[in-house]
Amino acid sequence: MRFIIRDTPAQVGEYVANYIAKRIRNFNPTPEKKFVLGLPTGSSPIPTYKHLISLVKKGEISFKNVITFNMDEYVGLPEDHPESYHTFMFREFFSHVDIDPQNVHILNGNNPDLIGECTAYEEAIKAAGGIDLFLAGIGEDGHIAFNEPGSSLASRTRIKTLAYDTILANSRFFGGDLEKVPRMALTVGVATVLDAREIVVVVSGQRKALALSKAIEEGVNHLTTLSALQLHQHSLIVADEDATAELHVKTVKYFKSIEMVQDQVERDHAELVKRRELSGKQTGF
Ligand SMILES: N[C@@H]1[C@@H](O)[C@H](O)[C@@H](COP(=O)(O)O)O[C@@H]1O
Repeated sequence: MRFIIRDTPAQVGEYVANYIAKRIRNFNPTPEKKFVLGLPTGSSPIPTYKHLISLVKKGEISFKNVITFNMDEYVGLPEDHPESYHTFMFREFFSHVDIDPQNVHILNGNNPDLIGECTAYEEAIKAAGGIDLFLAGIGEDGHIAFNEPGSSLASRTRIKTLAYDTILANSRFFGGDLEKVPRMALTVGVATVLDAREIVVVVSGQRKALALSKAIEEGVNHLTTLSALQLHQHSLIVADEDATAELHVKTVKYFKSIEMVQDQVERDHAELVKRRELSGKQTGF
């Protein structure tokens, strides 16, 4: 697991957006071979979306050949409700980039056959060739998508009852009225996320600090489903300083030192490539 720390949520967003942009560019997606991106909602990924939008506007990346799958959606909330994840995604991201709406997938929490909806979602991910990069946020209780504490780490897309803590946390989007927060959601499972070829998680704010420390410093545990990331070969967490409040100083220093060494290695490599190119030019090769 890689862990990167930035001072502010805006810097986290910039780092993650540049990271995703680089992945999409290197993949070089075409209409025949599209890049498959998993996406979250919530306040944490908004700075990432903002920066991605600015990269698209500057012409630095395009979402024309990108397929997306969102992590979750409330059950029973009308699709055009201001707090539905459909509305959120189009308001915060999709309407501002060049993605083909046909390539957007979001679970339908109003399908009369919710189980069928979940099975079809897993099938659609498979048919798209699997997810290349799953971007995620986390809940205060350490959940990933809506995989609340106690979710099976082998879970797949399904109906989930929300934990009281999550209803409480998300009531801020419903005018603070607990009664208005849906009690159920459709969510990709922990195993659905782990199947992605790469996972990137954005974490910001002190209210996520305890969950982050449990996920990074303790063992894999179904009570903090984010900790399942420890089982993935290619995962990255990017957090702001506030979110590191509960981590050991030693942990923070350790991961900062890794980033420092990595930067040094990359600089040395770039220098070497430049010198080789130069000497190739001088010798005519
Ligand atoms: N299902 C979503 C999660 O996918 C998201 O990570 C979490 C955190 O939201 P925020 O970033 O607003 O704290 O909210 C909801 O519970």
